[in-house]
Amino acid sequence: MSTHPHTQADSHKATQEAPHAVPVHILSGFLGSGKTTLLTRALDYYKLSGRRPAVLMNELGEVNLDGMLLLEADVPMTEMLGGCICCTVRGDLGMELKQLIDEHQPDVIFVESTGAANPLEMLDGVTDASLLTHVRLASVITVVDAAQFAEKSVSPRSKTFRLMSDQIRCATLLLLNKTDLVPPSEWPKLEAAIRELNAHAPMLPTIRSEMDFTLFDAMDAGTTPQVRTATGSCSCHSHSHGEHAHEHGAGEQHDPACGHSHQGHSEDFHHQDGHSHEGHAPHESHEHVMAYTHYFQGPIDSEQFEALIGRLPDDVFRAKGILRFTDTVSPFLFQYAYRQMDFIKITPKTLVPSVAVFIGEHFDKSVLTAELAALEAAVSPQEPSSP
Ligand SMILES: Nc1nc2c(ncn2[C@@H]2O[C@H](COP(=O)(O)OP(=O)(O)OP(=O)(O)O)[C@@H](O)[C@H]2O)c(=O)[nH]1
Repeated sequence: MSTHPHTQADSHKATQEAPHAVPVHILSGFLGSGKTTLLTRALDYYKLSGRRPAVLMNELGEVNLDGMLLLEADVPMTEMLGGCICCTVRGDLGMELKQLIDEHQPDVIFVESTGAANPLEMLDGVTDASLLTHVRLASVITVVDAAQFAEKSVSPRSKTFRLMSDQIRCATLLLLNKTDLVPPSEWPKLEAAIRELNAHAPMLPTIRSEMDFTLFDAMDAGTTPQVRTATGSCSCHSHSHGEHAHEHGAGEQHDPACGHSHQGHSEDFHHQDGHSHEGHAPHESHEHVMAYTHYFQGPIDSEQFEALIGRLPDDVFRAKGILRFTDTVSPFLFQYAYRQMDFIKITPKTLVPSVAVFIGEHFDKSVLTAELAALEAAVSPQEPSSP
């Protein structure tokens, strides 16, 4: 994998940019694809080199579970909860970014959207923010869950696949994540399907969002590095000429289907809204996604909880939470994404609630609420709870 030196045009562009524009990376990708995993690694990379990253997190649920844990990483963070950044809370994005910059003077900002967000609207949000303060869109990184994408691409008309497609189209860098869950023989087919949606953005096959983080330095400097894909082909397909140097600013790489005007796009990120919204109905893409947040009154039985999760219907894609069990001492971070369940023991430094968020498509909240209530009721009051 190699990065290319700046072209003349890029150096010229760089000199014209506002000197203190803070690079903003938008992390996009469907629910549970690996955005927070990427964010955690990226924050470590910046912190190790003595730079100050900041985070703006958006969650569909009423509680920011990822944020609670990130806070412990000592990174300035602001959160927008209870709605999707790309519609209900979009108007606040500019103010939130401005506040982050005024209060913390970060060197870089990561905006992690909900997995249901349409990146186009976030691009607009960052552009609006550039009117309030000096921010510069450095990248839109879309994390694709390889296994989920393979499964969903079978029904290309489904709302979920359309949303995934929008997220892929808008990317300036693509991570084909969770490749450990898909046999390498299937990667080229997946890559080809993704290329149909976005022919230009470099694509990296990853496991747990592990990548060459020096690529962020190039993106912060306003260039997009050339990278090689797992199959060895040049990732910028429209210019697949082996070692031929070709670079694009973040804006230039957007697919026309992303709904943006391409002319002078990287400038648009700094100074004006050059987006074209014709024929675009962003909210349609994810209005089918809903979230239910459940606060537990006390510890629950771990085996019964696992069994409940095992019974979740297919239309609940994603769940996460902080749970306390009757048979364990420490609380656990619970993750569920596409039928994969994970429990990680945690030692929170601050008081955290016992809570779980369930995200999916038109699922029956009442059935889930009743099941969770039954789980809580099953724990007799006499049973000793964990300290
Ligand atoms: N097997 C496997 N699991 C992964 C990989 N990357 C992330 N995960 C797991 O997938 C789950 C979801 O990862 P997150 O990073 O929280 O995903 P996210 O995109 O931030 O999720 P939302 O914010 O809910 O949209 C976690 O349990 C991760 O440990 C991977 O490459 N392979």
